[in-house]
Amino acid sequence: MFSLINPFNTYQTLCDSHSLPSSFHPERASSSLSHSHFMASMPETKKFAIEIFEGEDLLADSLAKYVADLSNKFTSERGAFTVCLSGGSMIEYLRKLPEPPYVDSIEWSKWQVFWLDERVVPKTHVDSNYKLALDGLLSKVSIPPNNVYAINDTLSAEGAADDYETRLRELVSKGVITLSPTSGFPKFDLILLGMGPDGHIASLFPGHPLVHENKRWVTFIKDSPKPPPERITLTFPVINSCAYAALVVTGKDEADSVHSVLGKSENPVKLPVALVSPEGELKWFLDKDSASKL
Ligand SMILES: O=C(O)C(O)[C@@H](O)[C@H](O)[C@H](O)COP(=O)(O)O
Repeated sequence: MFSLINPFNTYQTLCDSHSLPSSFHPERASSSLSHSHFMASMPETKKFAIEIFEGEDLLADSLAKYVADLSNKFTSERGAFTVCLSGGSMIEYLRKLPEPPYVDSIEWSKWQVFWLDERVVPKTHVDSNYKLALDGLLSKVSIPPNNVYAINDTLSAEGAADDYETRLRELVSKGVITLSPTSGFPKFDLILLGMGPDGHIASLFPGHPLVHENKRWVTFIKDSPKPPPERITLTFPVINSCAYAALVVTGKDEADSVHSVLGKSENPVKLPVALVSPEGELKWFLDKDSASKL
């Protein structure tokens, strides 16, 4: 694991237990962020990177480039790009995507858009993650409406979760979504995750039994500690089958949870965020505040 200062004036830590990144230059390594501060509870065998940004604007630029690069990779490799969006601040973090230069470099018609989790409210409701994404991103780019998979907002939480899983299964059978040969669960190209101050991701909250769901692809919650209470969510086996995952976390309120996963600790607490361990690559996008306890 190495700490680098990159051209964006951010600290980057690249971790790969198997191989050195080809771009690694020992002479450029910085001790500003000691590697001993990391890896308390991260799995040793998976690839992950951590980047800490001076400000949210730099983070948004880097995130847009990361998403655009993956979009280009997957659309050229297999003619489609399957992306799962989160609610919360994620659409705000993605605000540079519908702007030049990123907007013009992306083949939007190849995007297939899903939700990592969704609140069970009408699609026009201010709490709807679909509405958030529509207003902030989807209405500004040219993704075919049929490629955008919102939940059925006329159903109960249970019904909406069943319905979403059925639709994912149909898309697997049509080859739009691939299955992980390792886990047998759907393998999205990119999952974009936020994290709450309590260490939840998606609608998988600390101490809640849904964290241990290992059969369903999509499940539901009716007692979410974060309002609104009724939500549907992808499960950990799906999240951890993805090819790429970005965990975007900003703000001082998140610093303790970030530390509990990435910091040095004798008894690391297994928050839901600590269970994010994709088959592919995980990249953390942090700001100085969320990383302040590392
Ligand atoms: O719909 C939601 O509530 C989420 O998808 C949720 O998991 C969110 O990503 C985190 O709570 C982080 O939210 P912030 O980005 O607003 O901190």
